[in-house]
Amino acid sequence: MSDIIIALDGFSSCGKSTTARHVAAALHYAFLDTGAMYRAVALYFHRQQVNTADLQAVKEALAHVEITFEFNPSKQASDTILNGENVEGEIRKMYISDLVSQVAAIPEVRHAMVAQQQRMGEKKAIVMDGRDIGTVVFPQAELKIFMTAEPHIRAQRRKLELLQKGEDLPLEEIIENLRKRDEIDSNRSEGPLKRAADAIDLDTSYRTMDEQVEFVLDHVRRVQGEKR
Ligand SMILES: Nc1ncnc2c1ncn2[C@@H]1O[C@H](COP(=O)(O)OP(=O)(O)OP(=O)(O)O)[C@@H](O)[C@H]1O
Ligand SMILES: Nc1ccn([C@@H]2O[C@H](COP(=O)(O)O)[C@@H](O)[C@H]2O)c(=O)n1
Repeated sequence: MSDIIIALDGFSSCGKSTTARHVAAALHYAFLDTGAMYRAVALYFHRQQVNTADLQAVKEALAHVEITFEFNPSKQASDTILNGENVEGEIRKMYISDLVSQVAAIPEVRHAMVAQQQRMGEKKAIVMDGRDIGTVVFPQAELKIFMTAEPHIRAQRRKLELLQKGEDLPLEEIIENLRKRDEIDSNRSEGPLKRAADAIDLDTSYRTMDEQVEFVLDHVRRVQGEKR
């Protein structure tokens, strides 16, 4: 079977990362959660109090950001490492979710992250999830899926996830965070969240995780069959 690039894009909290992780495991492919990279940059900028309106300060800060991933056997998933520190727990907290889209809208930040993502995917055999994978990072990806889910379902799922991690937040706050991020992500000038014209739609609202993983795997088999 030939190796391909699988791009999963879509709105916040519709199941991209979890689906991508399972698809990658089933295919023995690499998995890259590009949102984790923007979250790590947002954490660094927050800690260093980088003035995001100052282009020079942004460039200097980016030069000090090194993002890597480390497999965590207990979770069977990779943790995000920022300059040698495991920040996986920290970047998932709500205060980072509240900051990340403003940071991710800065063109210099996007250029740096996209270049790293393209390097990580150059050998193919990778599942990458984000907002601009099928449009900017890998417009030549063999399979592009655009994921959606109804807003209240996305918010309920995220609430449950945060609760399991010890953050008990009002549903309204989560709904507002998802709405705001989607709005900023969809309207930025560089690499906006957009469905690629050749993407396949996947609404996860009333699907189980297994069903959405199988949906993607069915399309992988189809694409690989067509390449033979
Ligand atoms: N079909 C489903 N049924 C129930 N829960 C789901 C389903 N799909 C995803 N989830 C859960 O919804 C939450 C959000 O999923 P996930 O983090 O994969 O979304 P995402 O699109 O990557 O979000 P973000 O863009 O904010 O990182 C997770 O807790 C995940 O386990
Ligand atoms: N390709 C991407 C991926 C993410 N972002 C930005 O990061 C935020 C967090 O991403 P999650 O997937 O962890 O929710 C997201 O809201 C975007 O602002 C991006 O711009 N491009």
